[in-house]
Amino acid sequence: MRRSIATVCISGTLDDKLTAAAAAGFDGIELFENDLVVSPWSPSEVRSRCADLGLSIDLYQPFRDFEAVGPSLLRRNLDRAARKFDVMASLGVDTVLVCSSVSPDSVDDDELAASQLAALADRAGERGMRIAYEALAWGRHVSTWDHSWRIVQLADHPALGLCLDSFHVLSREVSPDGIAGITPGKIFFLQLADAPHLRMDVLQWSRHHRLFPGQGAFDLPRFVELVLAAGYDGPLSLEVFNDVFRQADPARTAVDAMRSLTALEDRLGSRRLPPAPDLTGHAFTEFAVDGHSGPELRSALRGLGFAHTGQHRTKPVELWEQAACRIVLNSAVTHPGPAMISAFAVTSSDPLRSLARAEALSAPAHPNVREPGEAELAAITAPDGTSVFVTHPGDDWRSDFLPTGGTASGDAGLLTVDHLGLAQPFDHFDEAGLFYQSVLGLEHLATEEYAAPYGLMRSRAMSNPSRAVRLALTVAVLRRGEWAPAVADPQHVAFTTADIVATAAALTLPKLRIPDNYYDDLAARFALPDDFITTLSRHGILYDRDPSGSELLHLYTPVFGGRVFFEIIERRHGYDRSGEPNAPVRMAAQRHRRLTTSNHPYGTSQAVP
Ligand SMILES: O=C(O)c1ccc(O)c(O)c1
Ligand SMILES: [Mg+2]
Repeated sequence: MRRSIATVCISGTLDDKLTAAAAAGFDGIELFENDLVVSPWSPSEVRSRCADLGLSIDLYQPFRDFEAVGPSLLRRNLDRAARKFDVMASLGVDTVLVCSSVSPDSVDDDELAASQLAALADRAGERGMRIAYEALAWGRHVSTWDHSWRIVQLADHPALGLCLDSFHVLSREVSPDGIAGITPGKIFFLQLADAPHLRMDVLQWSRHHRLFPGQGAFDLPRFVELVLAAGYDGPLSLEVFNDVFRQADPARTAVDAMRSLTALEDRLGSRRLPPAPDLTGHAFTEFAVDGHSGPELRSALRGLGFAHTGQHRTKPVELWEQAACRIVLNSAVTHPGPAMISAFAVTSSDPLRSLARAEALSAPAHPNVREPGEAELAAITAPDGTSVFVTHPGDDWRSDFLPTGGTASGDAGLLTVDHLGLAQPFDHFDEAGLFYQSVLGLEHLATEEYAAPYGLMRSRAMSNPSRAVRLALTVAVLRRGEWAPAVADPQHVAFTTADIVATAAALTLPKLRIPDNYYDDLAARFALPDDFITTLSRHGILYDRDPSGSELLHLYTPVFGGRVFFEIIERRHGYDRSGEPNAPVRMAAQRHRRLTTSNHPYGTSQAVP
């Protein structure tokens, strides 16, 4: 199907927007009137610029507050429309979006609305143009798709059809099912936007919180299927009003937008991507370290029962292992600073197919920095710059490391990597969610918010179907204020254990002090026996239970190297969440420890918490 994007989705001047849309591979645009009004280009210049870029102008929009008015206002509105038809003729666009009136001058009279829209369609039809009528969710008298369809049927004019916008349809309680029964040919245009479920004024929700398909909570594949069932064969066009995208790099937003449509079409089966292969686990997680953070992380890993088992043949890179948990410390960093997760590797049943899928979703390939004789690892670059390697379980990437002969001093019982906690830059959180889910074939498990000591946090948990690869993306819901500690939120690796109490007893690490108040509250909330609470408290273990009775026992380490920490997890009876209720306790405890521990190489202001 053809793919279009409304200019309102992207930041910048009209030139920036068109250039970005074309570079990302869109076939066409919806031209937002404001973008034309503020542009120094005449309509015919816009037309030729679009033609040069290979973009069609599929829709001119919006034309507001037209229908169901008194005779003199109707005359005025028809004059206004005639001027716009002139502009459209110069632009070479034949369809205009007329959104349902929000004006107090309009009356609640479907017959009147229909006859006036028919009069408008007459004038449009004479010029070879069409009217696509869209019910705004906050329209004064017409605010649902079925109401707009009744009016279009009443008008019964060949130059009048519907514009369906997934936001306006799915934000309202009216079922979309009947869309499949709309007369073929009467849906003139389809606009797509996703959004999180929010209980708020629908206009504010629409103007600030729309997202690209796959980033929010709407069932867009089903919605598009209904529209296609009604015979729609026009473009899939994105119309996303979003405060962050309005400020972001246009080229980048356009790629994100294109990825969302490609992934949607993949779900619909109208565009075949290489299917995401099964993922079988985490192969390794790499931290970039410098002269300060390296020693801290080494001692933390020793305290967790890891052993330094391998030394890279050519680079200052160390492999640390315990059972199937593998951490790589990379000292070849170009920018000294706090430690960070610079790369991670997952195992795939078909790494080349994973890579082909990533490429089809415009995921940038990682530059190959392989030395002669080194194992080849396929990699892509995530939105925040993290390298994501995809390897075959049998791949011998370990042969790049010469054995050190090192063995762990004590076994803490860590088994596998449960998940990675990847703090995201504010501007790229939604982009990253879609990236990881579509590229790696992960499903969205839950998005939760919690109040942390330095602000509200949002966390998005995702996993492959077998739960072998889990990621949790986190972000502060607002950009950080000046008072909150600067720099980024910490990232973490969570390891599984079959017996967290035994693991906790075996650790030789500084512990986080979890307040007694937490355990008092826990006992009250879950009616837990005293001796169990005492055991948890002795080891600083946190607890959660879901409504089905599944339990999570987990503990956190302090922050090491300025920005990273570890978590140890025991999931009981299939607990499938991430223990978000305990995140604020963890953050406060880590902050407390940082403030009360002197001689920290990065000082107290470097990282949250
Ligand atoms: O928010 C608006 O006014 C507006 C305008 C045009 C649209 O297509 C739309 O969905 C919303
Ligand atoms: Mg719309």
